[in-house]
Amino acid sequence: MLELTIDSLAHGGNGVARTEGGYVLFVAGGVPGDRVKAEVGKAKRAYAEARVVEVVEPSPDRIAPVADHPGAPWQVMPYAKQLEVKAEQVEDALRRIGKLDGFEIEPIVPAEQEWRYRNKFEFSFGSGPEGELVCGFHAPGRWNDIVPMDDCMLASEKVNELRRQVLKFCNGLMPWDRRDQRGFLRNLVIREGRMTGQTQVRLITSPGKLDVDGFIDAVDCDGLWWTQTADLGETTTGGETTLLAGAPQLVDKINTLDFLISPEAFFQTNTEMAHKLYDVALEYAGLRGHEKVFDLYSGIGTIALTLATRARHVTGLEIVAPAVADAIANAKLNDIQNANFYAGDARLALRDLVEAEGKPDLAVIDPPRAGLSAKIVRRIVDAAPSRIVYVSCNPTTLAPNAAQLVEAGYQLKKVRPVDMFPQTPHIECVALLEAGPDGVKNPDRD
Ligand SMILES: C[S@@+](CC[C@H](N)C(=O)[O-])C[C@H]1O[C@@H](n2cnc3c(N)ncnc32)[C@H](O)[C@@H]1O
Repeated sequence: MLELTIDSLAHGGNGVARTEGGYVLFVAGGVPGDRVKAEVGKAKRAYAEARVVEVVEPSPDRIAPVADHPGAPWQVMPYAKQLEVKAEQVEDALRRIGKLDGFEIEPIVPAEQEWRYRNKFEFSFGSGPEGELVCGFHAPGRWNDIVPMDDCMLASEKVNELRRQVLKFCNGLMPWDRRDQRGFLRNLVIREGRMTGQTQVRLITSPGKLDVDGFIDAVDCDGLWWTQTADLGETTTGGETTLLAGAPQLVDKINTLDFLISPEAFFQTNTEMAHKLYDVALEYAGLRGHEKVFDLYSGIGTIALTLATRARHVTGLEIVAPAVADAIANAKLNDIQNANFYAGDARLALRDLVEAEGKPDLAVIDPPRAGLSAKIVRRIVDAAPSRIVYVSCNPTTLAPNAAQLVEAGYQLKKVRPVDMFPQTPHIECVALLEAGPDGVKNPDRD
């Protein structure tokens, strides 16, 4: 156990402290200004991980938590402070990791709701202290323990009620034991159409028997699914998925557009803020109507269809086939005729896309947290869009990607952070890059 002072917050959300000798510790649960007693976990030569066991002297910024919630670690700071740290972290990633300058950081867009804003939850089943069935989230750092949750403060009352209905129905069934890798009940995925009030429920189990009629009667939702998987890992993807009752897709709305969402497809988890995020993307796109646009990592077509009414043509590229089918259906649903969508891996398909459709004027890029590989960045440079709007959920991967684009001749113009995830360290941002006066070219060929 060490007594430490927390100096700052690292990317990812942990507090940063240093011993007198300058050794760095990343301390889970620490707020800058706290004096804490911390238990040290994994230790490496350059740094160690630790966890707050006791706050000896609280930081002036520390506030009492609202809810016992492992998914809301930053609730111990006022929301204004969370926003300040997030804006600083975006700037820090670009300057320090990307070694970039000459760009404008615009004021962060705050979230509309500080609590109960999420539209999707992946709960886990487990056993409580008395051996009772529980359905909640993994306890921080403890992969086998599930924290039961009656009122999840990131969820609407409707979602909480659905979780209670499923839990009541499942009483008596065996939860998955992550140590023994045995048991039946694994996860519960609940999605809510925040603008339509629709709900989608998917139970994930090991292969086995389920009282399907009883399950349908017990759960009051618009689409009920059952996935059976023999996978030993903790995952909600894969397996065999069957629609038990209701509609195969959830319907939600962003701005004036309607979207069908299949269970396997990505949809921004904060619907109200997705509207604001796409408004920033639209503004940065600066479309005048003549442009050919590529939307790489297009999901169910939300950004592509938001831009389509202002562009000549939009093409989406996405790896998850049901999401591509949703995107095609969504274009039809919204009567948008100048958008098409392809299923493919952006790493492999971009060259073919340029051959089939010609070079784009604008590329919108919205990859997963891992960002883009150096190779895909080179493919984007080969496609030579004069503008790039990069929507990122991880500034530490945006930074090296933006640096590579700058090296190829783009200029990073501006970045606007958007807070989609209050009470958590996660931060979204939109960056605008424009081709410089000498054009763009990969410095080295592959
Ligand atoms: C952050 S989401 C963005 C989706 C969409 N732009 C939106 O706002 O809803 C990233 C998307 O990239 C897709 N994806 C992941 N890897 C991919 C790849 N190698 N090629 C194409 N799409 C990929 C995911 O399935 C997901 O739909």
